[in-house]
Amino acid sequence: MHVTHLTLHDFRSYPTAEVELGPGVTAFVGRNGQGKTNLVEAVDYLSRLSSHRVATDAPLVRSGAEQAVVRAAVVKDGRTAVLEVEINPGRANRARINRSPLPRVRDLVGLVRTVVFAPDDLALVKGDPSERRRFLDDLLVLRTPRLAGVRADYDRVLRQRNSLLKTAGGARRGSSQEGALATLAVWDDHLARLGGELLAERWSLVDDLRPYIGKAYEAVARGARRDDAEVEYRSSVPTEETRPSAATLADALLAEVERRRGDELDRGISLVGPHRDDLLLTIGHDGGERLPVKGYASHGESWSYALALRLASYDLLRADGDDPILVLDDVFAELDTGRRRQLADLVADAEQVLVTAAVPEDVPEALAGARFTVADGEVRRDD
Ligand SMILES: Nc1ncnc2c1ncn2[C@@H]1O[C@H](COP(=O)(O)OP(=O)(O)OP(=O)(O)O)[C@@H](O)[C@H]1O
Repeated sequence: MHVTHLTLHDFRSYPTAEVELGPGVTAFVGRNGQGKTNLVEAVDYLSRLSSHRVATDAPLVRSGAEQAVVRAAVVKDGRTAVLEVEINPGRANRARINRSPLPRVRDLVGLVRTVVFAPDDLALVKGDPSERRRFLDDLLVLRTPRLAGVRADYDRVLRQRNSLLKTAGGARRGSSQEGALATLAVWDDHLARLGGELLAERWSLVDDLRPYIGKAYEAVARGARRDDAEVEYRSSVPTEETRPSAATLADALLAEVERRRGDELDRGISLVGPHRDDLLLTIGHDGGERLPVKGYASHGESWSYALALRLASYDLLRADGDDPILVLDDVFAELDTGRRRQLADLVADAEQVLVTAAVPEDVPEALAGARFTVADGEVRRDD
């Protein structure tokens, strides 16, 4: 798929912007703070209805404006659709396809699929488990948009359950605690059902991703072998099975919640479920033992791993049948010459690649294509 036209109204720094795009590589070049990332962030927002830079919508709306609009004409399998989202912080967002409103804004998710490489990607390997959980869940939702609902429902149940645990834990033994515990049992069931579904999906996603990660790491890290990069899903829900079903995981989650009831009441938080899990990343070295990336890998190895995770996502989405849009946001300035060239060669044949860079020299030769200069709020095509 690729975007042929992007329109912004009051999105980030842009009162309005109209950009004509084509398949192949497009680079946005300009000094810092001119609005290059804002453009690609808009395309990414259409894909996932969230930004790779911020957790809430408010910063996406131009300061002083009430709402932002992102509209894109997207070509997929030779057919064009115009997707639009209206971002209304504090109120419901709205979405349209070919100007017809969608019943739920969430129905837009996954119609545009992006894979974004950004300087913050190092946090995927060096950061908290929450970074890796988000990586998995974002990818899950792009592959299976229905899971956006499961993920949102799980987060809601978790919040409710945590607040109930605090109440029940704080209540003196007696009737008020008994009442809270009875209500808790209902939330345990919700947690187990939604958590089991999310866990089963994550588990199979990790299985699907594994070969692509090894292949991508081999391609990006000099001298690496395919089996050097390994990933393993580490769950707070014990299971013996290699690819457990949602029902098995829901039962195991419920049993574990019951086992840890005392701890949960003491601490007032949910200690079991997908929100406590991690994706363990390890690297093997010639003949040596495998080591976790976090805490052990060099800076260069960590970058290779982060790039491999993104490239693997790209390859997996591509294998599902449609080329996602690749966004390389200011990433080349972070990489040494070898990795730069490697990455550029690997992505050069993607259907659409959007690159941002502060200076033209940061765009590798393999990614020659259309070029725009971004300066003073204007996006101008170089000719
Ligand atoms: N909601 C907003 N309202 C107005 N301006 C905003 C808003 N959000 C961000 N900006 C402005 O947008 C600019 C940042 O744009 P962007 O992140 O696209 O820069 P960039 O060209 O990618 O820069 P760099 O090369 O430093 O990454 C900053 O000047 C910032 O103040």
